[in-house]
Amino acid sequence: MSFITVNNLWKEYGDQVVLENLNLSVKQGEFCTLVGASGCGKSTFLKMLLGQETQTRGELLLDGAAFPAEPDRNRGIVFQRYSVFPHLTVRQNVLMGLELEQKPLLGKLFGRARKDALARVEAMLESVGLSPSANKWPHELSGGMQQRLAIAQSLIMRPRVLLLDEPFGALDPGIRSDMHNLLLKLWRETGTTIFMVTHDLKEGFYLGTRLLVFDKTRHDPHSPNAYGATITYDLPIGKTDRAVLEDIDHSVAKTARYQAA
Ligand SMILES: Nc1ncnc2c1ncn2[C@@H]1O[C@H](COP(=O)(O)OP(=O)(O)OP(=O)(O)O)[C@@H](O)[C@H]1O
Repeated sequence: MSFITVNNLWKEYGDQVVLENLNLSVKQGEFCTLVGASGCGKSTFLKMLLGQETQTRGELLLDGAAFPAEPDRNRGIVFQRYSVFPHLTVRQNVLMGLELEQKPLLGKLFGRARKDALARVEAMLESVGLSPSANKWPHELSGGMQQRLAIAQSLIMRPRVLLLDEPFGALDPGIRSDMHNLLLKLWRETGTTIFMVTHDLKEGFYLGTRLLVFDKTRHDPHSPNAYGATITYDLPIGKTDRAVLEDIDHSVAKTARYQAA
C-alpha cells in the first residue's frame, strides 16, 4: 500500500505557480532523492511534507489520510545548516525533543523517565559517532559534526518520514562521503522513509532508491511565473542508463538558464 500519496498537487504563492500537478506514490522505507534547478520548488515540496506549508490544490495523504497540517513527530527535518540549538550542549540538543514530547510544559524529565531518555540519547550519539563530544557546544563542532548532531536530533524522535534539505551541501567532499555512509547505515537501521534534496545528481544516485527530478516543462519568457515545476522523471535507481542521466542534466541546466534570465 502507498505510504505517501500525492494527487494533482499544486502550490502557488500569489500569482507565482511554483509546483504544478505533482503525482507520486511512495512506499514506506523508500529513499527518494530530489534534484532540479534552483528555485524549482524542491524545498517547498519538503515544507508541504513537513506540514509547514499547505498546498493550493490537490491531495497529500499519509497512510490514506490527509497530512497533519502542523509539523509533528511523524516527520523530522534537517536543513543545510544551523538546525541545532546553539545554547544547548550536544547531549541536551538530542535530549530536548524527548523532553518536550513527554513533558511539553516543563520541558524536563525526572527520575526513571530521564534515565531511559538519556540511555536512548547515548545510543543515538554513539550511532552518529558523537559520544566523545556529548558535552560540547555546537560552536565547538565541525560542520560535519553539526550535521551529524542535526540528524541525531531528528532520528531520536523516530520519525516515520525524514526530510533532508541539502544536508551535506556545505560540507567538504571527504566529509560528505563519511556522511553518506552514516546516513545509509541509519536509514537501514531505522527503516524510515527519506526525502532528500540535493544539487548533486551523483549524490542523488548514490544514496537514493528512487530519483525524482523537479523541472519546468513549460516556459513563458514574458511571464516567468506562469508555470510551475513538476516531476519530470521518477526513476528507480540502479536501472537507469547513461543517456537518461545526460538528458536530466541537460533539461535541468536549461531550466536554470531560464530562471537566471
Ligand atoms: N514563503 C514564500 N513566499 C513566496 N514565495 C516563496 C516562498 N517560499 C518559496 N517561494 C518561492 O518559490 C520558489 C521555489 O522556492 P524553493 O525554495 O522551494 O526552490 P528550490 O527548488 O528548493 O530552490 P533551491 O534549490 O535554490 O533551494 C522560489 O521562486 C521562491 O522564491
